[in-house]
Amino acid sequence: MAASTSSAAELPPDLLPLAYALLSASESASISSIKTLLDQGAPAWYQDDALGWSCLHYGAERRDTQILEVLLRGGAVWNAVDKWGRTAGEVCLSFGWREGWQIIRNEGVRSEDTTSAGDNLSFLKSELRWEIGDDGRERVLDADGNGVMMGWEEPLMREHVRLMLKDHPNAVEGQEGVSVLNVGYGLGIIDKLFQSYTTSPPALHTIIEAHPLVLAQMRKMGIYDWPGVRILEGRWQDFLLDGDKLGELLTSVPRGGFDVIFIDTFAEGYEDLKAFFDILPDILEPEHGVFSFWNGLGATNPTIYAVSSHLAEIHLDDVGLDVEWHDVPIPESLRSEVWKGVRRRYWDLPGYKLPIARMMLH
Ligand SMILES: C[S@@+](CC[C@H](N)C(=O)[O-])C[C@H]1O[C@@H](n2cnc3c(N)ncnc32)[C@H](O)[C@@H]1O
Repeated sequence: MAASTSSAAELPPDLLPLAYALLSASESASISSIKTLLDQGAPAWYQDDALGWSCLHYGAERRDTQILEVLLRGGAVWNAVDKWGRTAGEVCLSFGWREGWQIIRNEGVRSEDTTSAGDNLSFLKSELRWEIGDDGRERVLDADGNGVMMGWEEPLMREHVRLMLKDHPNAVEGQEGVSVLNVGYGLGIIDKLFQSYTTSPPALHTIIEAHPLVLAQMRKMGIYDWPGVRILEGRWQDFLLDGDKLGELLTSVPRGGFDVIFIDTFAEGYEDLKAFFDILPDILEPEHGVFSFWNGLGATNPTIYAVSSHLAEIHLDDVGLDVEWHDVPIPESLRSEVWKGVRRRYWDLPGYKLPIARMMLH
């Protein structure tokens, strides 16, 4: 989701002096000099070679809202990251300058510039390997060595299950049990937690999983034989965006919708998550239904994570769901030890924002 750094190689040589003049003006000159350079066509997206800083990073150090606004209007990139992965938003936060941070975050929300996390169809054809990481936990990696699912997330999955089920009337002891829809099996961490929920296991537990190697693993582990479990082999889009298949699926679900829905896929971006939000009113039981999702997009950077979470809240509101956020701290030991042998760290924040959403009451 972070914009990649843009450097001299991409800039026509005749623009280089203007680019450097804008960086320097953003650091110390007047607003009118900045405006003049922008009017002359200075490229506001440019990042210097030394730090990877853009004019917005330099402007953020000035703690002047007008400078940020002028730069953003002139084409500065809100989510450009420097050599340490920081946006101008983190520069604002480093001074405790919340107003500046909000200007940058709002620009992110306005532009909805949340690029796709990857190509889902090619991931679904790729090799996978299951292994035990240096932290002693199980993990699944894709062909490029990226973590598809990692055991360190177990405490977070546990918290998702606890918060989704704790107030649900059908999850209380002696009741029939909830109907669950989980999208994405991975290591089956959340599915095992649903099954072992203390007061009552799900009455109906539907899992949608698309990767053939994950499905083969599920067969081997006997997941198909769990009581009340139904496994739908394919992409969630195949089952939930096709009116006929959706109608057929819902006929077997009591109360016209699932009591609990969770989604955590891989190599999908914000647009996919939003498409999933759009179908929630058709598949979530309206009175007590609870929805949650793995809130992992943009989690390598605090400003981008805040933008992505805020967008999710706005879009859930658009489809009639209220979201509560639960802040879950992630211990430093979990964040630092688990990444050996993994190509790209997908998590770099001290806390997780856990969403719990319900239909708004009429
Ligand atoms: C991060 S893992 C899920 C981890 C799981 N929450 C757990 O607790 O272990 C993502 C899973 O989603 C599956 N997946 C990816 N794209 C999908 C799609 N479009 N539809 C269904 N499953 C998908 C992947 O094959 C993978 O098994």
